[in-house]
Amino acid sequence: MKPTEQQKLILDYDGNSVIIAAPGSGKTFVISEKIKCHLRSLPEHQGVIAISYTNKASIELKNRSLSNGDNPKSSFFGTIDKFNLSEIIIPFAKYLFGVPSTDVKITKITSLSHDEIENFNWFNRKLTLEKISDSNIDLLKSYFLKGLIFIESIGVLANYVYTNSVACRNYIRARYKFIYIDEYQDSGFEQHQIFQKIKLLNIKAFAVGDLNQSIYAFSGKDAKYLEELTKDETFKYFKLDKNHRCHPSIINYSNYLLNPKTELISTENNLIFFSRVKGNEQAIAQWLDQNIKITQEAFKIEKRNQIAILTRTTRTGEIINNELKEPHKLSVSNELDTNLNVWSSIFSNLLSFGYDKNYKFNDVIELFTSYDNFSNSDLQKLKSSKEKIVNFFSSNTLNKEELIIEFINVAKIIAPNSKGQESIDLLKSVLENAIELKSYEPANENEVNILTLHKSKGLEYDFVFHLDLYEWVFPNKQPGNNNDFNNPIYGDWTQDLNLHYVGITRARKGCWLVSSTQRTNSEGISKKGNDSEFIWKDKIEDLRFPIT
Ligand SMILES: Nc1ncnc2c1ncn2[C@@H]1O[C@H](COP(=O)(O)OP(=O)(O)OP(=O)(O)O)[C@@H](O)[C@H]1O
Repeated sequence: MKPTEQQKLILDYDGNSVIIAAPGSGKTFVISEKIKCHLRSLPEHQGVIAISYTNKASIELKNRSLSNGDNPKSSFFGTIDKFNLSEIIIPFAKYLFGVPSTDVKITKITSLSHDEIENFNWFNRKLTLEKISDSNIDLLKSYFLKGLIFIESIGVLANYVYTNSVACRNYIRARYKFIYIDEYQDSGFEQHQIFQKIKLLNIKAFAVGDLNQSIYAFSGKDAKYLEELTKDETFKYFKLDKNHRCHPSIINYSNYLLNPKTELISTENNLIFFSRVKGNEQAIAQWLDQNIKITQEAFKIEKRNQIAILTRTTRTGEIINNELKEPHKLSVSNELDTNLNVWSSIFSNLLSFGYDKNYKFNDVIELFTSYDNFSNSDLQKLKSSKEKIVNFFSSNTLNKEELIIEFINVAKIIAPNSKGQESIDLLKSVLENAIELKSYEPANENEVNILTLHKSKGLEYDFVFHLDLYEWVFPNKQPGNNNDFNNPIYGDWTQDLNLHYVGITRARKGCWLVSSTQRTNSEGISKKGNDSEFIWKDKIEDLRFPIT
């Protein structure tokens, strides 16, 4: 692929950069090209820090950055939580706090007893270090010494350790020369702080994101940090605004949604459709059964897994999954994937390796440690485990007991000090849940994907069916004071609009927006379904294909 002029400017610039990238503008392409270039300039003992939003996105970025057979050298590819834990807290907190009495476990503040939770009333995710008292730090320290780190406090703890440990900063300075953070619009306060502090070590810093794709405000993330960087004179500000993915009418529609004054590109066809299906979600499934085939032919879509059905709620995904006759695959998240204990992460990656041919065993291992760290006997054991795991997944019935034993064997070699019963229990629970388990398999070529809008971030499909476009649901709103339906209160209009934008811009060739005359609410009660405000916003219907 030849870089465009805009992409070339970024590739040629060598200083701190902030890159605001529209959907489909090739940001993953640009970051991976830059990383390739940096890796070639570094000696073996140095590397880049490349932080992505999910493990899956990290593996994708790593694979693309090493696609020419490049050596990762001493680089870090992973999520911010993993970076904070493995590069800052675990190796250096013990020098400030003392050595934990037992193996460290990652848990939630909310899992503590009611009385203990009371001690965390001071805690919120936007606390600056300066505002945290010594006694609050002592509280975190006391739990650390008992072997507990709280997910909610990983950012603040990492910030504290980084700021107070000279050894930690020296280590980061000696090992890393570049830091990349992708999806910066979904950064939290602590991530923003650490990024800026690392930059002060003369490590070149690159922040990449899209202000309009910020969709995680509900968990304390905020696009304002990315916006701040665009005004920071120590960063050069680049824009990637040419969308290489979507049909011009999809670009027009999505841009108009955010800004009705947007300049429209000329196009012969509007390939955004809207239908209000008569009936409820069951009727939508029947409607999809009729329209998937027609769409596939009309849009010359070679494989059905290039079609996605995106939902706002997991519940709608499950209903469609139960009702749809066309071959399909529902992807859902599970607790094993989101749990931060090292063994959970190992198990989750081993499941991906077992089901998905794109995952290599080495990738799973190297996410946690380098191969050079293993003795010959451990390498032999890993090799034998790999063969056994491959056999488990190629046999007709999955031998779950044997699989658990083998996964534990691998975890014991990779991370002997992180043993966690919680991870083993979560693995067992996934193995008992057919839908969660199937989520590890990529959709085969014949299966339409069903997933939530949140999960679709960073992905692309030929065609998208976008469901759940109901008033009250999306954008979310609640009746005002005293159950006043005439003065409703929106949950977060902008975040919901961004999520709608993310959904539409996953589509290359066309997108069908769908509502229905009935909908089922969270209590399973059937309600009248009115169209979402987004469907008629600023006369946007003029940019749709004219059907009734
Ligand atoms: N210079 C280019 N020439 C042709 N196609 C390109 C170019 N750059 C990117 N593309 C294509 O555009 C699509 C989007 O690229 P990429 O996945 O890197 O985008 P992105 O900016 O990460 O997207 P998003 O933020 O929406 O997830 C891909 O199919 C990619 O191959």
